[in-house]
Amino acid sequence: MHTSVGQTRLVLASASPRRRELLGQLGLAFDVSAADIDETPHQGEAAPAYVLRLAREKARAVATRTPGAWVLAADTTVVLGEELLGKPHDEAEVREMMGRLSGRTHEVQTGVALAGPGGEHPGEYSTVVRTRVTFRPLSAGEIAWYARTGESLDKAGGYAIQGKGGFLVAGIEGSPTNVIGLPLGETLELLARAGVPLPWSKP
Ligand SMILES: Cc1cn([C@H]2C[C@H](O)[C@@H](COP(=O)(O)OP(=O)(O)OP(=O)(O)O)O2)c(=O)[nH]c1=O
Repeated sequence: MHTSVGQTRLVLASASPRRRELLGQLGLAFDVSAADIDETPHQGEAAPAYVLRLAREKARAVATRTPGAWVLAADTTVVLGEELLGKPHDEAEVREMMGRLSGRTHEVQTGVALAGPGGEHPGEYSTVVRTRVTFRPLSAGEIAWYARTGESLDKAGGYAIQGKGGFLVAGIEGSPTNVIGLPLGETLELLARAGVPLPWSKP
């Protein structure tokens, strides 16, 4: 991927291949630079505050080392009742998560933040997008098979709606790209509000 939207450089602060692919679908030129931050939730932190804080911290971390660029970052978590489900550590945890999500509706929440050139006002352009996802009631065999696919371990909530995990899902309400890690419509709105030139903007 290569630099500059008009005269403005855009950097995606992410190591996620999904986010890179999704942002690429908008036809924007951008660079990628991963942010390495502590993703531990604060005591009692509500999900929307958590994903927003992490998105802002990722954007800010990369903005400090890329002066003059707009920096876009996101964080996605699965929220079941009051609980946050992050990335599972092993197959056993995937099975446990699938068992809990089975037959129920959860929310996927993504915080998106755009830090201004020079790193100033990192939270000025930010949003939280929420999508409701309902799982089919899953059999023990389906859960065991899915956990063995190995596609869960780097995904919040332990599943990939865009992958083999598509069969787990009975329905969704809201943005599909939000579930995969970057809500494209809302991201475009943030970029437009910030005045970042879009592919169809007049020069
Ligand atoms: C629920 C779900 C999550 N996911 C992914 C999106 C995110 O990449 C990941 C959640 O992890 P995040 O911590 O949001 O992101 P990341 O660690 O992959 O990348 P970075 O912080 O460098 O930007 O889960 C899917 O791809 N499909 C799904 O169906």
